[in-house]
Parts: sequence; structure tokens; C-alpha cells
Amino acid sequence: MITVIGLGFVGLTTALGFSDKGYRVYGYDINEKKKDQLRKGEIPFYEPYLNGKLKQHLNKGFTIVDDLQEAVINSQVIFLCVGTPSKADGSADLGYIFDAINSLTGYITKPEFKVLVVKSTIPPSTTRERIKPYLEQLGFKVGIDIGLTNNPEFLREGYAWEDFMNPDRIVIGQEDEKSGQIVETIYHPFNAPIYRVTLNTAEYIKYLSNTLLATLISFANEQSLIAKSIGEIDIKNAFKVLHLDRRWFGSPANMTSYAFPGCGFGGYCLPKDTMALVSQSLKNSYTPELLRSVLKVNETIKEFVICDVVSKAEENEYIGILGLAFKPNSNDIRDTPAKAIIQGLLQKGYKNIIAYDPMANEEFKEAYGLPIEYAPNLPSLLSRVDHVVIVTAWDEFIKNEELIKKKNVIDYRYIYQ
Ligand SMILES: NC(=O)c1ccc[n+]([C@@H]2O[C@H](COP(=O)([O-])OP(=O)(O)OC[C@H]3O[C@@H](n4cnc5c(N)ncnc54)[C@H](O)[C@@H]3O)[C@@H](O)[C@H]2O)c1
Ligand SMILES: O=c1ccn([C@@H]2O[C@H](COP(=O)(O)OP(=O)(O)O[C@H]3O[C@H](CO)[C@@H](O)[C@H](O)[C@H]3O)[C@@H](O)[C@H]2O)c(=O)[nH]1
Repeated sequence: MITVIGLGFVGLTTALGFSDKGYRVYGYDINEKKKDQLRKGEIPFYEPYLNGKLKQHLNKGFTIVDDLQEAVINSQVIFLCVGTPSKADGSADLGYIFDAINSLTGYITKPEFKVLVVKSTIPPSTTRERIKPYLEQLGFKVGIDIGLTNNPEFLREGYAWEDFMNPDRIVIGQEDEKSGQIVETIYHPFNAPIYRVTLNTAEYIKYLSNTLLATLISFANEQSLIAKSIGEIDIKNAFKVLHLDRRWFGSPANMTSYAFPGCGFGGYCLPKDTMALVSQSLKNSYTPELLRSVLKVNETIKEFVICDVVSKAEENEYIGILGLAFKPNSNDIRDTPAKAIIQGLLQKGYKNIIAYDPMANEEFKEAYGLPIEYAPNLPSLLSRVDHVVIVTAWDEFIKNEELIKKKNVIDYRYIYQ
């Protein structure tokens, strides 16, 4: 059996969704008015399908309780779906989470293994660094006499039922296998891909998704302000044409590969065109903050790579740079991140740098004349270096994972597991 604490958009949908899959579900909320309304079969907010589903499951698969004791005693899995609003300083208010934990832990007896599932959106590290220690303070050994997982919810208001019942992905953050397995099992009827990840990763995935959506909207709005500042631009059509780019839908070169971390964008076009539009916009008295940040982050990421290599490799060690072209399948070295990274390492006193690129060794050497060596092939580079820094995600480097991993690999293109 399952208990759901907090019967708002997420909690009520979760409770009815699991009821619909045949589970017995208890629902609990501190808001008496909300409970009364729900008991009458009324939904306190607008959300398609939920009214019908409430009527179908109320007092059958789904029971609303006033007292958590019965619910907790009879449930193996307890979902926390309470609110996590912003505090004045922007941080998440975890008060409702801890109140909910306080209201139920008294009913958990240790020999049974009950799993707390935090479904509310909470900032990365909260479960591990705040909730777990709190439970331990209350006398539980997490992973031994109580289970703890994080299970972010991705439903959208207005589509809550459809999104919950047909999820694109189910994410389960866990520290111990047993907790994760129990939660995974209850999700099997949803036939969705299930990702079991660390607690921090699960919490982070939720913010990754929402902050991307927020950034895309502000990107579009900033572009509309840039266009207005320039004038005579049909913004609606401009975006319509942008949306025709096949990379939004298709493969192999789809947009998802742009929304992926690495060591910065380069090449002939993205850096210069972003700078030029910022400059044009400034001339027209509009400061495009987001695009300026885009350029700034593109420098910061390279500085980070340099500092990270410095923290992992001694000055006199041999460093292999794998990839000089700005992207795979190209020998273009204009504005390639490899240049800034190698220059940064040289400035920090690293003299033993050997580089290899399947296509761009000569081009890079000629264009930049940096005091480094070039290896004619991958085995030759690997035979001479202590560390390998992946700068360009060439297929050759992906295919030779085993060989390359014999060295200390610093993989800034995230090509390896
Ligand atoms: N709304 C969404 O579309 C959505 C989607 C995904 C994730 N989330 C996240 O899920 C969480 C819940 O969001 P929501 O929109 O369902 O919020 P909501 O405000 O609609 O519902 C929260 C419910 O929790 C109840 N509650 C508060 N403290 C309680 C306690 N101690 N015991 C029992 N009940 C308690 C409240 O009375 C309320 O009914 C938030 O962290 C939110 O960020 C929301
Ligand atoms: O196709 C769309 C849909 C929405 N919006 C705008 O995006 C904002 C957010 O809308 P939406 O994403 O539909 O709202 P939410 O219901 O708040 O859902 C978001 O926030 C939830 C709570 O974290 C997540 O679970 C969802 O995945 C995430 O989309 C709104 O201002 C909309 O105007 C668009 O621009 N285009």
C-alpha cells in the first residue's frame, strides 16, 4: 500500500494515478477544507480528468485519512508531495517537508522497511545533506531501518493526468539499492524508462529540466527585445523559420546534442555571430544580458577546464590533448576551445603537452604556432603521456575507450561512462 502526503496538483494526481494502476492508496493533507472538498468528490483546482478519476477511486482504491497512523502503518511506500515554495531570499522553503516528516516518523517501527519518497521539488543535495541527517537524528538508520529516495515529478499543470500516467521517464534517486528497487517496482505498471541515479542527480535532473525551459523562454524574449531595438524585424515569422530547423526534430544532428555540456562552443560562426549580435544590439541601446552571459560562460568553461587539469596533473607530467578541431568530423580550428585550453596550460607552466587530432594537427600547428608537440596517431600519443584530456569528441576516441582509459582521463566531452 502507498501513502501520499500533500494532496495538491502533484499529490492528488500521484494518489489517483497509483489507484488507477490498482494500488491501494491513502491520501493525507493538513488542509481540512481541501480534504472535505475531496471527500465530496470535488477537486479544489482545475485539472482535466482528475474529477472523473476521483469519483472512480474515492473510498475504493483511494482513501483520504485524517489520521496518518493507520496510513503509515499499512503502507510500505510514503510519498511526500507537499509544497516547497520560495523564501524571500529565493531559496526553497523546506518547512513543509520537515513538518510532514515529523508527522509520520512516529508511526514507523524499525523492523519494517518503509520507504520515504520525496516527490516535492527540492534543491540538489537536500535529501542527502538535510533529510537523511534529520532522519538519523530521529534515531533511524537510513537504508537499514528506513528507506529514502527522491523521485522528481515532471507533470505539467493542465496535463497532470496525462503526464503522470504516460511519463517520458521516471527518475529514482537512491543511496541504497533496496529503497530504489522498491520504488522502481511500484512504477513498473507505467511502462516508462526508469533511471536509478544518486540522490543529488535525481534532484538535479528536475532543476535541469525546469531551468532549461525557463532559459529558452527568456532567450526567446530577449531575442524579441533585440529585434525590437533594431526594428523592421518580423519576429513571429523569424521564430517560425527558426522552428523549421530539422535539428529540433530529427536525427542524427538533433538539438539535444547542443543541450549537452562540453568545453565550450567554437568554430567560425557561433562565437563571432553571438558577439556581433550583442554589439549590434548595444548600438541600438538594448543590452542583451543573456547573450552576454552566453559569451561569458563560454570563457568560464575553458578557464574551469584549465584549472581542473592543473588540479589533477603536475607541471612536469606529460599531458595529451585529444582533439584540436572545434568539433568532430571537421578540420576547422578557428576559435577552437583546444587553443584556449592549451594556451592556458602553457601559461600555468605546463611544458610537456602533446596533441593529437585525427584531422587537424597540421592546421592547428600552422594557425597557432604553439610550443607543443604533435603525435602522428593515437597510440603514439598514449605511449608518451600521463594524462589525457578529451577536448573534441571524435569517434576514434570513443571507439578506443579501453586503450585511452589506461591513462588518467579527463573527459570534458563526457564521451565515457
Ligand atoms: N504543480 C506542478 O505542476 C508540479 C509539477 C512537478 C513538481 N511539483 C512540485 O511538487 C511539490 C508540490 O506541488 P503542488 O503543485 O502539488 O503543490 P500544492 O500547493 O498544490 O500542494 C501541496 C499540498 O501539500 C499540503 N501540505 C503542506 N504541508 C503538509 C503537511 N505537513 N502534511 C500534509 N499536507 C501538507 C498542502 O495543504 C497542499 O494541499 C512542489 O515541490 C512542487 O514544486 C509541482
Ligand atoms: O508549450 C509551451 C508551454 C508552456 N510555455 C510557457 O512556459 C511556462 C511554464 O509552462 P509549463 O511548462 O506548461 O508549466 P508547469 O505546469 O509549471 O510545468 C513546468 O513545471 C513543472 C513543475 O516543476 C514541471 O513538472 C514541468 O515539467 C514543467 O513544464 C508558462 O509561462 C507558459 O506560458 C510555453 O512557452 N510553451
